[in-house]
Amino acid sequence: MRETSAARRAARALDALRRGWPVAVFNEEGGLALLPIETADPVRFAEFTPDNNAALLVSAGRVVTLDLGQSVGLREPDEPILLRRNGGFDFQMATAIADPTFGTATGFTDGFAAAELSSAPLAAAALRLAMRAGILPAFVATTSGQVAVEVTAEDIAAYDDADRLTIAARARLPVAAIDDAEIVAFRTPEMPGEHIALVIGRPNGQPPLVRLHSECLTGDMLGSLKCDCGPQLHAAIEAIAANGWGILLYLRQEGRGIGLVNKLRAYALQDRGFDTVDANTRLGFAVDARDFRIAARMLRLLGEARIRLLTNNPAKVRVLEAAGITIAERVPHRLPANPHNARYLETKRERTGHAL
Ligand SMILES: Nc1nc2c(ncn2[C@@H]2O[C@H](COP(=O)(O)OP(=O)(O)OP(=O)(O)O)[C@@H](O)[C@H]2O)c(=O)[nH]1
Ligand SMILES: [Zn+2]
Repeated sequence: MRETSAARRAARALDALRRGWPVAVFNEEGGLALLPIETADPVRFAEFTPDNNAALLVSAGRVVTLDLGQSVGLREPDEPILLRRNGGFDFQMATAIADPTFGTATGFTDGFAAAELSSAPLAAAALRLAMRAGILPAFVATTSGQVAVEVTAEDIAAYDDADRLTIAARARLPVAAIDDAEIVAFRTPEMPGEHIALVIGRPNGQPPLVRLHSECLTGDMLGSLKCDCGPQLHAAIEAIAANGWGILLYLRQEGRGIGLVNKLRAYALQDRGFDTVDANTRLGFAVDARDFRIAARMLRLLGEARIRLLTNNPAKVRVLEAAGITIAERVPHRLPANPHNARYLETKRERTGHAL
């Protein structure tokens, strides 16, 4: 297990990004001073790049979307690209490159080029930290800018280490579907939210029926019809209760890991006609940024390494098995479509391999 001081440094850097403060990210191969574009302002931008020679560290998905990447070639949407431009960038242009709500009609012309990164893993860790902070994965990058906070790629990995999760509290929690349930909360000292398990019924000699549910504020709380999350959540609790024994894991992975604000940006792109996959990649994120090893850790802490899994998502099965959980059975978890989520479900079936 990685040390706490490392994860704390990452947590401090994450806070800095949320507040628009620059951070330095480094490893043994090099370092970058980074100002987050979303939370910066023109004054900080000017202070950070006094001689206007900074590059932008962005995701390949943005570069491809804006058609700036003649030299970029085929990349994963969340791969880091260091973008330079003859004449440099001003704040407005940096913002337009970072933020897809500006669309593609930004009138950019030539002069962009992808520069060599001293360390691609380091740059990828920086983009991941922005995602954890719930902001756009885009920075102004220099090798010399003034920074308040320093963090290493190793620190960021420690922050993400699922094995650092522990049980923080547990209590009886009768719920509408069944009286006999217990809630268990998991966290690390650094994480802002907590993951939850609802342990339903009592062990009966069979592997528990388990559902991994990723947080969806719009679907879980507001009854959004854009996805199937709310009905899936409640149907999962009902199914586990009917089975007599099982566990619902409520994972704080809003928006498939990109956070609520970024998910709402993806929804804004969907309003303009892009599907759920393209909306994520146009923002510069992976299609699915979740780490299901968190769920494996939670199951192990609950003493259940052999389960029946309620899901249509093959990635959940794959990652849990790789993390040492035996899936005795995959149980489909399908619910009827509505007119608003029919395309979303079709995209899941056709583009993300869901067995729907
Ligand atoms: N980025 C993004 N996230 C979305 C969108 N629609 C739903 N989500 C998120 O997707 C997650 C829901 O995933 P799950 O309920 O675990 O479903 P799944 O991965 O499709 O797999 P199943 O187990 O088969 O249901 C939640 O975190 C939602 O917030 C979207 O259009 N964009
Ligand atoms: Zn949802």
